[in-house]
Amino acid sequence: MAKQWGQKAEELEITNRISNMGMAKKDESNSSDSDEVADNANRADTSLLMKIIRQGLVESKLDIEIQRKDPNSPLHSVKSFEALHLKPNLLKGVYAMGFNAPSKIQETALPTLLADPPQNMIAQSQSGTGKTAAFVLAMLSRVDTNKNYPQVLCLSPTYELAIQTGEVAAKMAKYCPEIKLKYAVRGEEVAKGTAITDHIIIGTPGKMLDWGLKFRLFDVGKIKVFVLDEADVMIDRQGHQDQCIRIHKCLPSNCQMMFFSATYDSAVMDFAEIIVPNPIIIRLLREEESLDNIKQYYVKCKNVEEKYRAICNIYGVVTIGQAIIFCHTRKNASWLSEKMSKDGHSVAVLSGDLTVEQRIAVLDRFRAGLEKVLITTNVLSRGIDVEQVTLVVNFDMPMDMNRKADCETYLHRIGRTGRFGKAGIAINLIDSSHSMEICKTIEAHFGKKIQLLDIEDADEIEKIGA
Ligand SMILES: Nc1ncnc2c1ncn2[C@@H]1O[C@H](COP(=O)(O)OP(=O)(O)OP(=O)(O)O)[C@@H](O)[C@H]1O
Repeated sequence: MAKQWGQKAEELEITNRISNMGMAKKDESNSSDSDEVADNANRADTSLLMKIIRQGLVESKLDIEIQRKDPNSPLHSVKSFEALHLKPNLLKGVYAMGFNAPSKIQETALPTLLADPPQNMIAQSQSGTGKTAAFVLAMLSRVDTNKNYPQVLCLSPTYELAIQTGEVAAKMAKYCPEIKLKYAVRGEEVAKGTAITDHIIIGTPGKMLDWGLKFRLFDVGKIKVFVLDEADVMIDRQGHQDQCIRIHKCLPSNCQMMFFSATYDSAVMDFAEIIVPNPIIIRLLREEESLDNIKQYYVKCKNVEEKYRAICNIYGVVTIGQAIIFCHTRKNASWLSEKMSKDGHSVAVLSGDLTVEQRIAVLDRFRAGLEKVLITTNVLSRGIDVEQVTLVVNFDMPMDMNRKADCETYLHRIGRTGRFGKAGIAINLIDSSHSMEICKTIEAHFGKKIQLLDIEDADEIEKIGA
């Protein structure tokens, strides 16, 4: 099995090098006119942003789907942390963090993660449902503190996410000072020739490769738990697949693999199933966004100036809680915000050129109602809830890399306005036959009418707010 995987990995590595070369070229060519490039969300950044602004656990009443590869493995769930038979000081740490009972993903995943013999797992559960706490608890439980060498590796896609995970581990291990933890991230140095004696290493793939394979500061062959956080980004071909493969190849065949992520696209899931032998796959079903409570309109505009006028007209007539306006590029977002600000509207802008801290600050102000309008791009299309938003405007229709209708992004953008039984309004500004085509495709895709709105007719506009 290991050999088979090794060969597969090598083949993939070569293919990836080639395709990455292609990618690099594409990126370079984009950089000259980056203003015109779609401003899309970076999944690792979005995840960090949500982690930081989230107040606590997202409780989910949704069902969990479990797929067992190993028919002999007993799979049960627990309703209390006691039932997991953790080391007493670890249990104390869990309670000290304010966790009274396991979350849904924890109650299902932990018995398997802690079972003997160890079981491999690929788990998917929405952001904020307690995945990090689940795998950190498993990592800490597996350490043998009588052995002074690394036994657990945990890889995250970015420096910030690795630090976040490390902080959870440090808190949970508060009463287990004998467990030693090390960060393999930029800025951390270990003198060449020194053997690392810490039990757990949490870090980013590049540094982990350097330490484990290049400088041999620890023996990858002695690792017994290998965790991939944000696994979809980690093993995506455009993510860190090459580096993860190289580390993964050196792991012993009995190493327990734990892959955790909020999403897996199907190609990534197929790949995960190749590299994780006999995994138990757990998926917490997602809460569906829906268009049921949303009135959808389109407005015909001749050009960008008319689009702008349409927004001002709607804004002048309808009493709106708060609005989010989506643009395709950063350039459009900043053009629109300057124009609206000049005309006396209080607007906020959130696009991909802001740091995570700046994005949090913008969102906090918007949540507090300090600005009524938030102009943004696809960096915000997923996952971030602002309850008071009643109007979503597509200044530019969502499209994919081939300039075709991106129905999924449309749903993510507007599917959050009409939640909890509240009514929402979505307005699509159409200024070309291409954007009209996108609008029609979206209408057909969801089977929900998008009505024409005459922006010059104040009575009609007034009706939409009613
Ligand atoms: N059993 C629990 N009881 C109470 N709070 C919990 C529990 N498990 C986790 N939490 C808290 O819930 C929040 C989300 O947990 P966690 O970060 O583990 O979720 P996640 O699924 O890993 O999210 P992400 O996908 O963003 O990484 C954190 O603030 C965490 O401290």
